[in-house]
Amino acid sequence: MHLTLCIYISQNDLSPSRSRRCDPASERSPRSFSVVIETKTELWKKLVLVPCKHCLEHRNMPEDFWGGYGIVLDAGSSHTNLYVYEWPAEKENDTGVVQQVEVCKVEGPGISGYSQTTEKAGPSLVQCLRQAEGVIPLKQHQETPVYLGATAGMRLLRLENKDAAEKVLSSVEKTLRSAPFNFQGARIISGQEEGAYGWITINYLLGNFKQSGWKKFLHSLKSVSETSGALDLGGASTQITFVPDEISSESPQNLLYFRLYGKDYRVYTHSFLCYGKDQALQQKLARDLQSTENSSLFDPCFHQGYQRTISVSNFFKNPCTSVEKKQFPFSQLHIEGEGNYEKCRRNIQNLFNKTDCPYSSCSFNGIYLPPLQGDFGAFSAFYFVMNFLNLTSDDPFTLDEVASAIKKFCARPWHEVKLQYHQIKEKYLSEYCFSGAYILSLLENGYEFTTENWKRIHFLGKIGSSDAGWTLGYMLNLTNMIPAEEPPAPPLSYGSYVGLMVLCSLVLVSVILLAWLLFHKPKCLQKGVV
Ligand SMILES: Nc1ccn([C@@H]2O[C@H](COP(=O)(O)OP(=O)(O)OP(=O)(O)O)[C@@H](O)[C@H]2O)c(=O)n1
Ligand SMILES: [Ca+2]
Repeated sequence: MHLTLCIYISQNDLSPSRSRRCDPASERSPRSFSVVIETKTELWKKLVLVPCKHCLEHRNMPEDFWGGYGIVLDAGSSHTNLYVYEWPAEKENDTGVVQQVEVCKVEGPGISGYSQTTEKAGPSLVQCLRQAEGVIPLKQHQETPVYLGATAGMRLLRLENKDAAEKVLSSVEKTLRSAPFNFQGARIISGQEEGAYGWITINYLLGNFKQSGWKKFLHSLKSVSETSGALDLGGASTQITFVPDEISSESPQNLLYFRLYGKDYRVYTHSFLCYGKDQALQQKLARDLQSTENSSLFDPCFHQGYQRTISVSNFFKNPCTSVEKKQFPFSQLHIEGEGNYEKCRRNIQNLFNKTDCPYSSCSFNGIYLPPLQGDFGAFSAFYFVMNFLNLTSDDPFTLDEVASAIKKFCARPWHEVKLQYHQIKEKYLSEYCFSGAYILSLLENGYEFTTENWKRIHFLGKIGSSDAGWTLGYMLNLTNMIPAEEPPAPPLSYGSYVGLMVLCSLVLVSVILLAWLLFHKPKCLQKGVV
């Protein structure tokens, strides 16, 4: 008989954390088996072994053992991801306790890709919802909230075709309502929300919100909040969010105020629609097209030997490129790669208008940006691209090293790149040269990161077991899991209590011994006795 054990390791009785997922292949195992081992040295450390069948039912577990679950679907422009989060019972207000236990990548395009076949948007999510059903205990399905947040792809579709965007949302709502979970809404979130929730996610996971002991004391001496900024790069939009050193009220639409765990945060955020890496490429091609006389175009951002054909008529339907629309005497454009990093950088630079700034300082396109402050976590496509280029090691690369690595990669002929990375989707692979150059342009020219503060950018995919992104922050906010005020300090833990008792006993015994020695001086301590 096939029997696979799921192992759960718990730091204490109430906060188990899943160390291994159920193997669906073995969930049919009919044997029931449950063991609880308490080690003698660490009384509070428990190891629980349950066969996979019971991972779904948890029959032998106390009612409150597993806490809660929540599901968030990130309906991005390029694809949809479903995340399952889990938190231990009664601990949901602690910081860092909610963890991602599952991620499912939905097959096919992002939901905005269903603009012509809107009724198919919802059914595309079914497979991942089934996967979530297998992860969350049956008993808890009904009370598990499920949220869907759509980002820039749907923002663009709403601009282009409002009716189609509404139909897509109705279709996904219908599917989510038919799942056995507690449907809480499917909506297009704003760019500001995307930035803010990304910032909340990474600082929650890094444990930056709630400080205890000496850390709290140290931070109370400093005026600035020790939070990390957040840089998110998607397919259609990009966000920058951080707590600036000093806040000017020049551009109130870029400021957000939060009170979290008893502390006030004044956060700057901006979302650039059309500056996600796919739309940035579209914008670049639309500009290049303006100066093209015939139907072929040499592109320095693609590898030498790479070729691609695009349809010119569909190209300008997109709100990110429609301003560049004009009539062309050809319907297909043939693109041929040149693999020239410097030329590519110059080409991309045109996307960032640095001429007009109505504020004391700007990023680009006349958007206010206060001076950069602190460390930044850069995730989503920032991470995918830098990780592919092997530029995310713990010992950070300098800006020059990063630039020369991308330059080297861009100079490689396409047939060689394709041969080496045959397992990677051609759509991704063909664009890593452009994406690398675009990331440097955005960070260096757009936000004005320099050689000095470049090392403050940390490219990260996950923090612990959770993906960096806006979804966790979104769920924490909507389920009220981040309190405005600091929850009262918990009573002493069992370990600290035992330690304190032992210390008190030792002090008491020492005092008694000392007193006894003082008052009943034993003969050996009396003068004259050797
Ligand atoms: N291994 C991967 C995975 C994704 N991508 C690219 O990364 C971008 C998507 O990043 P993502 O953060 O998933 O964007 P979305 O959420 O889909 O877009 P948005 O946030 O703008 O709605 C796309 O260009 C996709 O082609 C990549 O280059 N390599
Ligand atoms: Ca995204």
